Amino acid sequence: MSEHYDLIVIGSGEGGKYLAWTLAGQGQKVVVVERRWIGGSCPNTNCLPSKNEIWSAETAHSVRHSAQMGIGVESMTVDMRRVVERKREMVRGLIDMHLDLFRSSGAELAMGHAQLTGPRRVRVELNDGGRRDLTAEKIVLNLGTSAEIPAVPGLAEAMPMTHVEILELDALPRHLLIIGAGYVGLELGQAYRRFGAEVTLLETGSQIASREDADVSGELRRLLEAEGIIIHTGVNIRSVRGRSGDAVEVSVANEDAEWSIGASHILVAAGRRPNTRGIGLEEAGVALTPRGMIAVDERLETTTPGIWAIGECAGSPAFTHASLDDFRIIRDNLAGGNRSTRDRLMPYCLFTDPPLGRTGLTETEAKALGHDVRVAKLPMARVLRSRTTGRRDGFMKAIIGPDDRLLGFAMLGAEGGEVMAAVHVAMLAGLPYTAIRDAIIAHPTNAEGLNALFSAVPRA
Ligand SMILES: Cc1cc2nc3c(=O)[nH]c(=O)nc-3n(C[C@H](O)[C@H](O)[C@H](O)COP(=O)(O)OP(=O)(O)OC[C@H]3O[C@@H](n4cnc5c(N)ncnc54)[C@H](O)[C@@H]3O)c2cc1C
Ligand SMILES: NC(=O)c1ccc[n+]([C@@H]2O[C@H](COP(=O)([O-])OP(=O)(O)OC[C@H]3O[C@@H](n4cnc5c(N)ncnc54)[C@H](O)[C@@H]3O)[C@@H](O)[C@H]2O)c1
Repeated sequence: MSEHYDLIVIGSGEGGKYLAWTLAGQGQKVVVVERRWIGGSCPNTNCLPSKNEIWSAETAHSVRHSAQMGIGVESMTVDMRRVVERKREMVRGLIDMHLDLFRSSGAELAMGHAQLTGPRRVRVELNDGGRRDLTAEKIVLNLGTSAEIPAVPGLAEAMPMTHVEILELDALPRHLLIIGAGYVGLELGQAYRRFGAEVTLLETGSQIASREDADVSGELRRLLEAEGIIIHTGVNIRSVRGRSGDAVEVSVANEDAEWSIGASHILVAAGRRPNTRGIGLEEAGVALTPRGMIAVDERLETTTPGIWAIGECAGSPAFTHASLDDFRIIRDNLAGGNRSTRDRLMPYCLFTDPPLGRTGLTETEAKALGHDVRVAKLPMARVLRSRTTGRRDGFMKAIIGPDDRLLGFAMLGAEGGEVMAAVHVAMLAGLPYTAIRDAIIAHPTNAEGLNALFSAVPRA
């Protein structure tokens, strides 16, 4: 016997759970099938747990440097068990919050592994035993991604950590070797350095934070190296010996040399692979892209009518706020609207210290698109707020088009993510840069630096 629903959501990630709560709240019969993480990866293993532990690391850094502020601290310890427990307390609270939202919206949550058995049919192997066969008018796939483990000889056998395991590690690694200097590697690498570990970052690309302009990436590298992080870019990892958590020996090479690095732990932070294998997508007529993502159109519709995909598995930018916006698109289109993913302005924040807030195009991207750009830069040391806090590292950078429109903004500096949001909203509103240049901004905030930044835009 199969049970019929208006909507089945597979995976309880950001966009899927919001769609479930919204449609259930409108009286539709909705079930979300989740195999492990209630609320998806953001509250359980990804954004919020990482930012929680990164905050502990920032606290350690502040205490270590408190004498500069005139505050004496006799001695300091880093208790990784307490760091991890604080994170677990937060996650427990978030799960309770999600369960309340399922209850109050009327959306059902079924814990188990879902598999498509036809275009509108789903089989669930329940986590506590048994099986359910479900049918639905609409199916939404919000499957997420998992850490990619590069095919390096000996790496899988070394049992490296991913972000999931390192955020549960309640002892400090002696020497953490990180494969990949992207978001995960940079954020967690700095955090573990501040907890007190030796940290080495290995990156195949020619720079860290590969999608950023060279000046942004270069300044971030300088700041991380000043904290004692060893960074190798342009390297290939040839092989790994030993076991992470015990001792490992990693053989690396660049154009000129080959050498080996010993470490105690390995963290793999080398990108993501979609959770799309072996769950009946092809049998249900849902096509995949060559990278294994679910092929969707601009309305997030798959190749099978009645099936949509949301978030990272659909190839949307790998951010929680992108998954949330995917929900808005499907919600509005189901109500007769015509929204699409085209030309979305997708901001993001890299949670290093100082953080990097970014929106729009980089200078490199703008030039590659043929824009005739003007660039303004302002060192954070020129922002008066930084004189009060001592947080003077980094700079702001704006990319301006010939018609005075804002094409992009980057701020590597204290509160970069928060200041970026102001520029992001101005871009959404289509304001010329002169509107921010001439705006009254509260003194002394970091955002006040925007006045000076936009006053430095060269004449067209
Ligand atoms: C360490 C780390 C830190 C990050 N920090 C940030 C950040 O600060 N800000 C930000 O915007 N983004 C961040 N991200 C990215 C962000 O976490 C994701 O882009 C976001 O969670 C969106 O995920 P999603 O909606 O695509 O799916 P997810 O939230 O991953 O949900 C997919 C769900 O589907 C379930 N599932 C999969 N297959 C099945 C199946 N067959 N049956 C049942 N259930 C299934 C999974 O268990 C999972 O719960 C971070 C990522 C990492 C790895
Ligand atoms: N603050 C945030 O918003 C945040 C934080 C963490 C993650 N995320 C999201 O999660 C996604 C995944 O993060 P990530 O750090 O795993 O991926 P990433 O794509 O950001 O970085 C992976 C890096 O690993 C390198 N790499 C790949 N294979 C390698 C190898 N064999 N040896 C050495 N280097 C190798 C790549 O060149 C790349 O620079 C990001 O793209 C981002 O969208 C966001």
